Amino acid sequence: MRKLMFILNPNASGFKKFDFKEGIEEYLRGKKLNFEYEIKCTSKEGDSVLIAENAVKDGFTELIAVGGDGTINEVGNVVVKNNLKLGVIPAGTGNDYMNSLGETCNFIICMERIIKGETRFVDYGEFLGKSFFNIASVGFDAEVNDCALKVKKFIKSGLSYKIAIVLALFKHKRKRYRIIVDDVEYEDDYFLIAIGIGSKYGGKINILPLADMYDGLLDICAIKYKSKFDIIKKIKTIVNATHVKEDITSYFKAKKIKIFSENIEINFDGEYMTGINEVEFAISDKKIEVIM
Ligand SMILES: Nc1ncnc2c1ncn2[C@@H]1O[C@H](COP(=O)(O)OP(=O)(O)OP(=O)(O)O)[C@@H](O)[C@H]1O
Repeated sequence: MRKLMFILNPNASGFKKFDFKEGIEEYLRGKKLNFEYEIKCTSKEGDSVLIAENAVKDGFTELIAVGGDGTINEVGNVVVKNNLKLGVIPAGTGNDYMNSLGETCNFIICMERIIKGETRFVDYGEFLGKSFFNIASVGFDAEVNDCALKVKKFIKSGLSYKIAIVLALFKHKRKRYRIIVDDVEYEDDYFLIAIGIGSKYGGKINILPLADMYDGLLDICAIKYKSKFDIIKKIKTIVNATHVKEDITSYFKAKKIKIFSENIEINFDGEYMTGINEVEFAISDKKIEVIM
C-alpha cells in the first residue's frame, strides 16, 4: 500500500496566492484512493527535514514536497537517503526544478500525477555530504541568492531576484578560483561557476542549456570575470542562453568538479551557504525516483 506524506512549507511564496493545504484536502476528499496520506505543515526553518525523517520512521514511502526549490531540496535529501519516492507540488517563486524537468507547475495536473504515481529516475548531485537536485553555483549568482533570500523576507515575487541582482552587483568583488574538472585543472578569475543536473534557475534563466537530467553527468558553466560593466552585459546573454558561445565561457560535461578559493559562497537549489575554501561537487551514482 502506498503511504504518502505531504510536507507543506506555508512560508513559500505560492501560499500567498493559494492555500495548498485546503487545496490538497479538497482535491482528495471523496476520491477513491490507492494510498493512505497525511498532510503536515512546517512551522519553522528546517522543519521539513524533521517531518520527512519522522515520516520515514512511520513507514511513509512517498514524500510530497509542497513549496519552493528549497523545500524540494530538504525533502529530497531525506528521500535519497532512504530510497523513497519524491513528489512535487510547486509553490515557490521560481519553481526551477519543475522548469528544468520541463514539467508543469499546474496544481491539478501535479495532483493527478501524484494519484497515478508513475515515476522516473532522475540524476542528482552531491557536495559536502548534502544532495542537490537542480543547480548549485559559486560566485556572482550565489551572492545574488544571498541577497534574494534577504529581499524575499519583504517582497515575495519574481521582483525579489531583480532587486537582488542590483544589490549583488554593488557588493561583487573580483575573485580567483582554481578548479579541477574531472582531472583537468584551470585557474582564473571567474564571475560564476554553475554546476547542474537541470538547466534553469532564478525563474527560467537557462544557465546550462545543454543539461540532460538523465545522462549521469554534471553540466558545468564557468564564466570568466572581465569587469562590472561586463557583468551587466553578461546577465542579458545568460537570460538568452547565448553566453555559452562566448570566449569567456567554458562549458563542460563531467562527473565532478573541485573548486578552491577563499571563502567560497554557494547557492544550491536556491539555498545559500558560505565559509569554506574548497568544495567538490559530484554526480551521484544513484538516481532519485520522482513522481511525474
Ligand atoms: N514555516 C517556515 N517558516 C520559515 N521558514 C521556513 C518554514 N518552512 C520552511 N522554511 C525554510 O524555507 C526555505 C525554503 O523555501 P522555499 O524554497 O520552499 O520557498 P520560496 O523561497 O518561496 O521558493 P523559491 O526557492 O522558489 O524562491 C528553507 O530554508 C526552509 O528551511
